[in-house]
Amino acid sequence: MNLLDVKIDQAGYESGKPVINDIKFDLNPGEMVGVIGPNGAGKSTTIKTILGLIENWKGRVAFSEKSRYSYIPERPIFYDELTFKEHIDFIGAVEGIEDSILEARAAEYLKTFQMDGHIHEMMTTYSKGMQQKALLILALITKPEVYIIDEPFIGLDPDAMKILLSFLEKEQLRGAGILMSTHVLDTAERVCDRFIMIKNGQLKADGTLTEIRKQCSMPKATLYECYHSIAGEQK
Ligand SMILES: Nc1ncnc2c1ncn2[C@@H]1O[C@H](COP(=O)(O)OP(=O)(O)OP(=O)(O)O)[C@@H](O)[C@H]1O
Repeated sequence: MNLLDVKIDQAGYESGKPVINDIKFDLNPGEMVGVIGPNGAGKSTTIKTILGLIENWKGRVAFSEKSRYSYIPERPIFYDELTFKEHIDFIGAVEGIEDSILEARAAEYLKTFQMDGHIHEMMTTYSKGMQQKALLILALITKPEVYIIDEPFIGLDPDAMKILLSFLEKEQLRGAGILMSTHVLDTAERVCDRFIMIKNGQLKADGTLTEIRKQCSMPKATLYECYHSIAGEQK
């Protein structure tokens, strides 16, 4: 059973002016799928359509029954008037997580991400990377079946990135699926099981690195080289 089935015929910001067309893919338990493509290609629009944030669209987006998702946006969104601890408690209440479980989960993530000394501070006072870490912790705490992450690596220091990848790997082993858009292709090549390459609002290639290499006729290429071969094409 797929965690998520996506078949977007078209989607855009104004009626009759689609910016993405014919984007089809699925996400299975335990998989990490990377959404890659140049600036303005339609990655965020694809994610927003999946999340139901786009009004003008046609197609079908189906999460499996009972699957819950966490979305981590590219630009952190949070409540200006709440401390990080209050955000954690709020998420725990909304998700109905028992206090002791919430505390145990939070403690592990806070310690590992070295955020335990900052939980009583307002998130508005955090640096960009700290805000990103805080949002990731809030998502991890809920243990969803699906993670949808828009560019997780920008802003994270190398240690935080390593920590995030190891937590995501644990989540995959638990059966969670991860859909992640990123420009950090060397990391994506290392950690993603499959890729969706979007250019000019269309799916230009998809599959494992081996399958993408075949689609580019570059049998030994890196993901970066395949990306350039596809992104550089005129059409
Ligand atoms: N809020 C918006 N209103 C109108 N057009 C938009 C809006 N957001 C994006 N677009 C347009 O939709 C197209 C796809 O943009 P999108 O943000 O999906 O690209 P992206 O692949 O996520 O790019 P990036 O790598 O720069 O984040 C672009 O032409 C962009 O100008």
